[in-house]
Amino acid sequence: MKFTKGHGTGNDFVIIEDLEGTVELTPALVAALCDRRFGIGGDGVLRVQPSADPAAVYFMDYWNSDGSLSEMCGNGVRVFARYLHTTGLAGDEIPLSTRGGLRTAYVEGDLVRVDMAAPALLGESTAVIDGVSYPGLAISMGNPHLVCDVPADVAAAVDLSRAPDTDPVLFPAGVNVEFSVKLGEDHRRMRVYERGSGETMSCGTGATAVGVAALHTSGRPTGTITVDVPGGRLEVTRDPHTSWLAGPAVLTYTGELDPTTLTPRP
Ligand SMILES: N[C@@H](CCC[C@H](N)C(=O)O)C(=O)O
Repeated sequence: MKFTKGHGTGNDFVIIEDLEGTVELTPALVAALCDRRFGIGGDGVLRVQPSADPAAVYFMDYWNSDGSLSEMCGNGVRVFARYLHTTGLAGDEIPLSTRGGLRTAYVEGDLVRVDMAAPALLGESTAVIDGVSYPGLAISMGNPHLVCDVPADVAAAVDLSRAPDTDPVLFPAGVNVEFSVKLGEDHRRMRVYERGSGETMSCGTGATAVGVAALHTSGRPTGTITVDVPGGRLEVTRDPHTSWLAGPAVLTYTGELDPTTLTPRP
């Protein structure tokens, strides 16, 4: 199995090109590939498949590192676009199908910008960690998010080694939880607990949700918010029609492995 490794602000992925549909991807194989000691290591797998939607040539088959599926991955789309562009499979403007619908990525030098579609604001909810309740705003970016505004010392100290408790009625399939710190009117810093992957260095849909929440909370229908994540910086823009995510996307290496040599973690 040939693979490429890439990341967007430290949110890292194993990319597998499977245009003939010959790779048998299972939850167990994805978890083994993503294991940082027993496999390649990654926050998820991006499989390149042909799109069933005629509006796109390629489908981003996204898997979390625990082998679960998600509707969308914002950094994944950016890294996926970088892969298609670098390998000559696509040009600068790349419509892609995802489980969450069509997204278009634009390769602009070192940056990849994505039309993330209009967010859906789902109301207030809470995340609970160690008995402490953090109020937040539920937002769908195709996948579910809960953005909790907290002071800087709380964001630094909060334990994200396991999933925060959240409302199973509002989030029956789980949720990604962002802890957002206001650094300035148009500037936020965040930490994230990703459903299916744990704490990661960045989350593109999460950063977009943080930017959308920041604009919503300050009563602005449009604007641009800089979002700092542990792995770098992203820029989120909301216009009257849609939302945008921009930031670096990098391919780091390629390799080949025999999946039968992968042993599951004891
Ligand atoms: N890292 C991603 C989000 C990946 C999916 C998420 N863990 C989920 O289960 O919804 C991003 O960059 O958006």
